[in-house]
Amino acid sequence: MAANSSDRENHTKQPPLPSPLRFSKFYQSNMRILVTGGAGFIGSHLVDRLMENEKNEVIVADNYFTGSKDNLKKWIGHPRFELIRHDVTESLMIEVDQIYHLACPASPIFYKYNPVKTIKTNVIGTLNMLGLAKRVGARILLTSTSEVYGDPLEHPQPESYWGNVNPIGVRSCYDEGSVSLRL
Ligand SMILES: O=C(O)[C@H]1O[C@H](OP(=O)(O)OP(=O)(O)OC[C@H]2O[C@@H](n3ccc(=O)[nH]c3=O)[C@H](O)[C@@H]2O)[C@H](O)[C@@H](O)[C@@H]1O
Repeated sequence: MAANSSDRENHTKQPPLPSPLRFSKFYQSNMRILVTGGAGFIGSHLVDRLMENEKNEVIVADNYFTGSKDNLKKWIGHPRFELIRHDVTESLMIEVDQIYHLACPASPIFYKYNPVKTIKTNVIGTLNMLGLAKRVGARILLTSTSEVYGDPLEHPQPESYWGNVNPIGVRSCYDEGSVSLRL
């Protein structure tokens, strides 16, 4: 049977609503936040800010490729903090309210070290985090630098700008991987 027009209009499945427990007193006073790449430079500073709020519980997932536990040593053992050695290319089942997705080698020497792995981290890692956000109804923030636009012909780059990336260049594993996630 042919789909009617309202079926077609509604073909985009909405994400599930957050559990009603999310609005209970317990959850309001305990926002569970996942920071991937939280052992890195930007991630660990973000963790410091998030931990300042006593209502936050912070979980860091990091494979320590470029980050270090040292960056988080002041929080290790804190009751509102948890550190997991985890590679985002593997799925992660965890109940959280917010996700800051920062796990990716950022510096050229690291992201060019193993370009295929960099693409997997960018694409599979981010799809895993988007899937997690969808399953648990969490809000997600994906970060990256304007380097993903390659060698841009416009400054500053508006949201509508497609970028000027060399798809076969040595940086493409980072640029193309990150930019594909904006689809
Ligand atoms: O400006 C940017 O482009 C970058 O800014 C930050 O990166 P930054 O803090 O400067 O870099 P690092 O100190 O290397 O932090 C990256 C973190 O991700 C972790 N990581 C890296 C790769 C990986 O596969 N998994 C993973 O957990 C590293 O161990 C590290 O802790 C973000 O973490 C990057 O996602 C972003 O691409």
